[in-house]
Amino acid sequence: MAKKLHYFDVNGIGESIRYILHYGGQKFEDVRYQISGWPDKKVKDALPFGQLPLYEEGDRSLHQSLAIARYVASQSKLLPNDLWEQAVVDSYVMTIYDFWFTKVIPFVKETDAAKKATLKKEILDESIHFFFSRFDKVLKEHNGFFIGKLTWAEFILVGIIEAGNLFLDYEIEKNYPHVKAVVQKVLSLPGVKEYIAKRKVYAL
Ligand SMILES: N[C@@H](CCC(=O)N[C@@H](CS)C(=O)NCC(=O)O)C(=O)O
Repeated sequence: MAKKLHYFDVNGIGESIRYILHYGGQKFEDVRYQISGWPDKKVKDALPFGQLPLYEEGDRSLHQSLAIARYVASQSKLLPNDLWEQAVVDSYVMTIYDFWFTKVIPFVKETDAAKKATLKKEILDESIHFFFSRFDKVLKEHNGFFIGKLTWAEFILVGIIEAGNLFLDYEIEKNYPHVKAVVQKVLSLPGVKEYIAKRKVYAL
């Protein structure tokens, strides 16, 4: 069945989905939209909730990045079989998104320069440490992975770190050795590594 991932031509919350698809060797059409000039009213109005990413498989479509990532992860064998383990992985993924949507995105969206600087300072001085010291501890205690083996949670972590670093002009993982190791691990996985070697460096 034909697979298509629709997202902007940036890393954002779409790149980890691309990584998961490439890791699993899944053939898909990587449909990209330019941010400059967005909203393209015709495209936006056709989206179920006006936002990207959107995933299509045959004549079915799915929105919400985590629902998409989890689904394609199951096809890339990155979803544990055990239901408890699935829930634990979900809990880490949702926590990674808490960092993204409650800390990074308000900073990205802020248009007042002084307020934006304050938000950035809070992220660099407090939020990164709050979230990433905890991620680092969990990874350390579980053999370098959230639950002791590679799952889609590591992909989501790396996607958010990369996108966050681009927005913040920072290296979120620098003080967290186990997080840093996960970044290196995921980026050098088969499928992911080859994709990265070919992709362009995004400005965002
Ligand atoms: N909760 C949604 C959020 C989707 C979202 O925020 N999409 C952004 C790009 S990262 C978007 O489509 N922005 C353009 C718009 O809202 O018009 C998800 O995880 O998929």
